[in-house]
Amino acid sequence: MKVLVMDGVSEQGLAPLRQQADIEVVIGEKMTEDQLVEVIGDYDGMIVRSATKVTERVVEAAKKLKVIGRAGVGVDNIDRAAATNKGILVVNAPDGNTIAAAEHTMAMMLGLARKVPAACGKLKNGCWDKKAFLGVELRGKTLGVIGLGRIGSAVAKRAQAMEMNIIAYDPYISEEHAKKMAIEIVTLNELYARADFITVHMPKTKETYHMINKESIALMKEGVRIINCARGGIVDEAALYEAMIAGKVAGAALDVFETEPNTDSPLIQLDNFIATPHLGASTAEAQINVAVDVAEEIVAALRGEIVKNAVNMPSMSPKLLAKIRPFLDLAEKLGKFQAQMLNGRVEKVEVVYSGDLARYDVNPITTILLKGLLDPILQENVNFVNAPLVAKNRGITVVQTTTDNAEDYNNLITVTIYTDKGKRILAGTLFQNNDSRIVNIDGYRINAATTGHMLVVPHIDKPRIVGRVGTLVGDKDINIAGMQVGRIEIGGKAIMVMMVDNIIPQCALDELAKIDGVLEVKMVSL
Ligand SMILES: NC(=O)c1ccc[n+]([C@@H]2O[C@H](COP(=O)([O-])OP(=O)(O)OC[C@H]3O[C@@H](n4cnc5c(N)ncnc54)[C@H](O)[C@@H]3O)[C@@H](O)[C@H]2O)c1
Ligand SMILES: O=C(O)[C@H](O)COP(=O)(O)O
Repeated sequence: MKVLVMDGVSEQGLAPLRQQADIEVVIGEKMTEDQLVEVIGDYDGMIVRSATKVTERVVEAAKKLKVIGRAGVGVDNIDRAAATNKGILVVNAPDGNTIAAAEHTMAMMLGLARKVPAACGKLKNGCWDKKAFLGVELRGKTLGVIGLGRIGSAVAKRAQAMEMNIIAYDPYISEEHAKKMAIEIVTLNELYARADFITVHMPKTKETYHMINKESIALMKEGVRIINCARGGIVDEAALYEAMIAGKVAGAALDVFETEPNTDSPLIQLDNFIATPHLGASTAEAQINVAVDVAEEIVAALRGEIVKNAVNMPSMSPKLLAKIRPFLDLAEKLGKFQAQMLNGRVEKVEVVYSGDLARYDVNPITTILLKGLLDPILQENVNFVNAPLVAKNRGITVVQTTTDNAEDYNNLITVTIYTDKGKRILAGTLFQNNDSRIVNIDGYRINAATTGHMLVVPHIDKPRIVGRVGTLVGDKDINIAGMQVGRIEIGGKAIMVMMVDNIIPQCALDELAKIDGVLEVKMVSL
C-alpha cells in the first residue's frame, strides 16, 4: 500500500507508518490540483495539513484511496461530501495542536497589548522609540472568547492566569460546563459590548463566515482588540481594516487569512496589526503529536480497523469502542447473513437493540450492519463511511430502536428486512466471552455460530426431509459439521440450519430445492 504525505508533515511523527512493512510512504512536493489529480490514483492513503486542497476532482480521480488524514484540526481544505460519497474515510488529529494554538493566541494577545512586533521592528531599523509604544495590561481586562471548544477553553484558562475576566459565547456548550471553568456564558451581543479583547475559536462554517464584520464591530467597545487564530474568513478583513483606520479597533492579530498564502493584505502594513503565516499549530511538539495521531489512524484505516477521529462517519471514544466492538462484529455478520437470505428489493431495515445494548450509542452498530447488508449486494464500494448514505440514496428506510427487554438474553440484536416480497427476521446475541450466536431466524429459535458456511432450509416439518437433505449434501462430498432444526409446531413450518465445511454448488442447491417439503434453499457464508 502507498501513502502520500503532503505539506511537510513531521517526519518524526510518521514513525507509526514507517514501521509497517507493507506500507510505502511517499513524501510529496507541493502540487497543483492537476498534478494531484494525475498521481492520486496510485495511493491508498494520503496525509495533508492545510495547504493541500483535496477537491472533488482529486477525490474523483482516486482509484483506491481509502483514507485522507488531516495532520491537524480543520478539514475545510478537504471535500468531505465527495469523500463520503466515494466511501473514503476522512480522519483528523484534533487534540495534538490545542496547546500550540492556545499559546499562539496568548502570544498574539500579549503582542497586541504591548505592541511587541512594532517596537521590535522599529528598533531593528535603528530607532529607540520609547514613547510610541505605551501598552495596556491584560490584568482586569475582559476577554470575550467566541467558541469555547478545545482551544477556546485552553485560551480561557491561560487568560485566567493573567487575571483577565472571561466571558464566552458558544451556542453548543452548556452553561454548567462553562461554570466549571469559571467562565460566564453571554449572548454574542453582550460579548461584543463588554469585551476588551475578542478571540475567535470556532470552525469556519456558513454561520461563522464573516461573523466579525462591519455590523458586529459597530457593537464592540471603542479600542477593542481582535484576534483570529482559528480560520481565515471568520473575520471580514475589509471591515476590520476600515475599523482599524477609523480607530474603533485599537489592534488586531490574524494568524489566518481568507486567502492563504497572503502577503499583500493592506492590514499587514498597519502598525497596530500583527500577522503570522498560519503558525498556530507550528510548534515542534504539536507537529509530532498530530503526525503520530494521524499516522496511527491511517494504519488503522488501511487495516480495516475502526478509527478514533473520523470526521465523516460515526465517531467513537476508545471506551465506547472497547464496549461495543464485539457487537460491531456480530452486527456486520447479521447484515451479511440477511444479504444472503434476501428475496426481493430491500425497502426497509428495522433494527431493535435489546438488553444491555440499549445503554450504548448504537448508531455505529447500525452503520456496520448496513455495510454487512449492502456490501455483498451492490456493485459499489459500501463501507463504514458511506453505508448510511448508500442506504438513503437507494430509498431504504432505516429504523433503529432500543429496549431494555431482551427476553431470555442479556443482549439481542434483531434485524428485520422488509422487501417487496415480504420480510425476514434475524436475531443474534453475544453470550459470555463474546461468543456470538444467531438465535432466531424468522421466528424459529436456533443456536448457530456466526462463522463458516451454512445451508439454511425452511421446510415443512415431516419425516424424511432432514435425512434427504443430509444425504444429498453428503453425496456431493460435502462434510456436515453440525445441524440445528427449529420449529414452532409439529407438522408446521420449520427451519434447518446445516453447518457445512464447503460452499455447496448452485446445481446441488437446485436439486435440494426440488425435495418434497423443502420451501426454500439458501447458502450463507459468513
Ligand atoms: N491557527 C492554527 O494553526 C490552528 C490550529 C489548530 C486549530 N485551529 C482552528 O481553531 C478552531 C478551533 O479548534 P478546536 O480544536 O478548539 O475546535 P473545537 O471543535 O474543540 O471547538 C470549536 C468550538 O466552536 C463552537 N462553535 C461552533 N459554531 C459556533 C458558532 N457559530 N458560534 C460560536 N461557537 C461556535 C463549537 O461549539 C466548539 O465548542 C478550528 O477552526 C480549527 O481549525 C487553527
Ligand atoms: O486546523 C489546524 O489544525 C490548523 O489550522 C493547523 O494547520 P496547519 O497544519 O496547516 O499548520
